[in-house]
Amino acid sequence: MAKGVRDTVLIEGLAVDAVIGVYDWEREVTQQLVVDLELAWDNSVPGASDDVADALDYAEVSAKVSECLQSLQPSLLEKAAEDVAALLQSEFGVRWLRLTLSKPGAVPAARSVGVRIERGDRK
Ligand SMILES: Nc1nc2c(c(=O)[nH]1)N=C([C@H](O)[C@@H](O)CO)CN2
Repeated sequence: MAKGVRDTVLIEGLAVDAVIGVYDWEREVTQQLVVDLELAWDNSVPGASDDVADALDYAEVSAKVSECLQSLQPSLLEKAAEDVAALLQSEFGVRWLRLTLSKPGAVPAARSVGVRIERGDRK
């Protein structure tokens, strides 16, 4: 990726049913997680070539993120977020990312709760 790229690929509202939670009852059910991602990528290359091979394929990324969350079965959202971030950096070569992981059903009085992390460097 070129230095200082400010472009991103977006994935918003990716819903994944997964086992997650710290309480005993949560180990027996799946709950909905919602993933929002901003992924640094130089979109000028696929913008010129019109070739998906040059793009960060959001369909492929979405499938891998879902698979990761479903196999992990963590207690905390924080652990899930760290593992997804590491996957995106190691498998897709994403240099910088902002990941929001929400658990909409967790606190009935709140529309949603979650964590947001940024990893890597845009330079
Ligand atoms: N910061 C966090 N706080 C809490 C988490 C979490 O993953 N990160 N999880 C829980 C429970 O699993 C909760 O979602 C059950 O409603 C509590 N606090």
